[in-house]
Amino acid sequence: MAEERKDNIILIGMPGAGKSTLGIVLAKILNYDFIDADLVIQNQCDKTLQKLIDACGPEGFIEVENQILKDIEATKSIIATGGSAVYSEDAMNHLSSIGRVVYLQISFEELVNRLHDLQERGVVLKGGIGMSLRDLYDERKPLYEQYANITVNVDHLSITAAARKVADALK
Ligand SMILES: Nc1ncnc2c1ncn2[C@@H]1O[C@H](COP(=O)(O)OP(=O)(O)O)[C@@H](O)[C@H]1O
Ligand SMILES: O=C(O)C1=C[C@@H](OP(=O)(O)O)[C@@H](O)[C@H](O)C1
Ligand SMILES: [Mg+2]
Repeated sequence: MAEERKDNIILIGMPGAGKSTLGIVLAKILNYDFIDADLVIQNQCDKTLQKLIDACGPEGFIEVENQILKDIEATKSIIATGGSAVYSEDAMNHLSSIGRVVYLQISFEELVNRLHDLQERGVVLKGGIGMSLRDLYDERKPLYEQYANITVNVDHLSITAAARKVADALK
């Protein structure tokens, strides 16, 4: 089997870190394609993410996300994952095999600033709807750290400044 190319850039991080918005700016800076994994999921399931989460529950959604992400094929693309992708080991192993994984890191305070309404944004709360943002942050932080090849802190940066910082970190 031909060796897989590793020329993609995979963005991981908390919901609201800027993976989707920064990703497209980064794609323009680097002359890459852009794929938002959330849109691939919506498209394949023909449902909005929130409807999918409501219909399947957190564990069911994670399974759907895993099945779809582990088969994503791309070259020279920025792939913005959903914040819950790191719960899926197969998906993350596959994504790591086709690209460099960049963790867009934000502090807990920044997460609070950016995410006012968790449910409206469609966030997977494994611990149920009683789960606090603090619980979510603490549960996920080690997972993002585990899969990151490169970590870029984007607190207090505009989307463009953050995209430039990521581009520099990739040099
Ligand atoms: N660097 C930033 N500074 C300020 N707001 C940001 C920044 N990055 C993203 N946002 C805002 O946060 C929200 C979530 O961004 P989004 O790209 O959807 O994040 P993600 O895909 O990581 O969940 C959007 O309203 C976006 O405008
Ligand atoms: O963090 C999460 O649990 C989720 C984040 C969403 O994507 P963003 O990280 O792009 O907001 C989306 O994948 C899904 O609804 C679950
Ligand atoms: Mg997104």
